[in-house]
Amino acid sequence: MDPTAPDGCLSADRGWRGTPLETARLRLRRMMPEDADAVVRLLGDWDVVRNTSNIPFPYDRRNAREFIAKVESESAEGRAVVFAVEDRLERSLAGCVGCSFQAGRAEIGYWFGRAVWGRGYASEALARCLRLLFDNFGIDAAWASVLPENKASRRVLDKAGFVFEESRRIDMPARGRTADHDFLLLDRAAWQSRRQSRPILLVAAAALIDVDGRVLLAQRPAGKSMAGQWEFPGGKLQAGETPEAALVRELKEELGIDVSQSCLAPLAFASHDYDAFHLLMPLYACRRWLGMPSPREGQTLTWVAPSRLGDYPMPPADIPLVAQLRDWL
Ligand SMILES: Nc1nc2c([nH]c(=O)n2[C@@H]2O[C@H](COP(=O)(O)OP(=O)(O)OP(=O)(O)O)[C@@H](O)[C@H]2O)c(=O)[nH]1
Repeated sequence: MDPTAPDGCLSADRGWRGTPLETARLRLRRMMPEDADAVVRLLGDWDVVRNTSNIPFPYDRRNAREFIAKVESESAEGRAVVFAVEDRLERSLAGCVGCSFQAGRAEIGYWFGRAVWGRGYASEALARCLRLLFDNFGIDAAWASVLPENKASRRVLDKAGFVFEESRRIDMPARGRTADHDFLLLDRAAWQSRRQSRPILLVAAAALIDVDGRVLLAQRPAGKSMAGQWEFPGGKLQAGETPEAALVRELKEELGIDVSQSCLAPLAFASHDYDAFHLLMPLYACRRWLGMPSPREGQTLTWVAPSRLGDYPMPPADIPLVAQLRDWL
């Protein structure tokens, strides 16, 4: 399978064949032997491992190599699926999320390096992992256990829709003790009802094309969701607005240009699942406008030749659009 295929194409698939899964900020990919040093760096931190049952401490390169080899063999045998989670912009390992399978149920586990705590990465990665497990692996339920004092991890599970089932004392071999754990469950019905309550977000975007055939990209400013990624200018439709009217308004607000008299040619659309919402975004091509595009909302602007569009990290929804735009130009 093409490892760069947009993850939307997985929907007809069964299981997971290794195509990286893209979320708003993260990439979930295969764990590789080359990750060993990063794994040692992240797990050589007592605060990261102290609430886990099976991760040794101190943690060395041999531990990491054994862990990665175990992940590889269990995945190959269909007993587990484990993702290395990296930041899409930084391209560095942030943590790990995955599960082992037992009788139609998945036991979830995850850990994240201290540097990314508080960013919501565990929730974002877990939501994408759960979608794969329910949609592509057809599991009946997912469950997880957590120490009652591990409030941060409990919040991640609560946010994902898990509910408390029971408290049970279990062995923590790597800690040399037993401890009461809370067991939480997310079954298929609960998962489906959460999925069905997600909104569809309508956004209109424009590929502004200059006389040299270059396309305008805007970099999302710090403080916004997906900060640092490059996108097509545009924005959400307001109540009662058409996509074209929204685009005229947004391009005026964001770039100070007037496209009210311009040809806005429908070019392509993105239909992408962001877990919290489903994005539906028509992309219009526009070659003429009044005024000079200038950043009015703290963005950085750049004109990019079609052949270089792939050099700019863009939201996952845009990846198929870039390919289409490149072919079209
Ligand atoms: N304008 C634009 N939005 C995009 C693109 N790709 C993509 O996923 N989006 C998403 O579509 C939504 C655009 O809405 P917006 O521009 O009005 O939102 P915003 O950034 O002001 O607010 P936000 O912080 O809620 O995302 C965002 O969630 C954005 O991440 C794109 O190429 N252009």
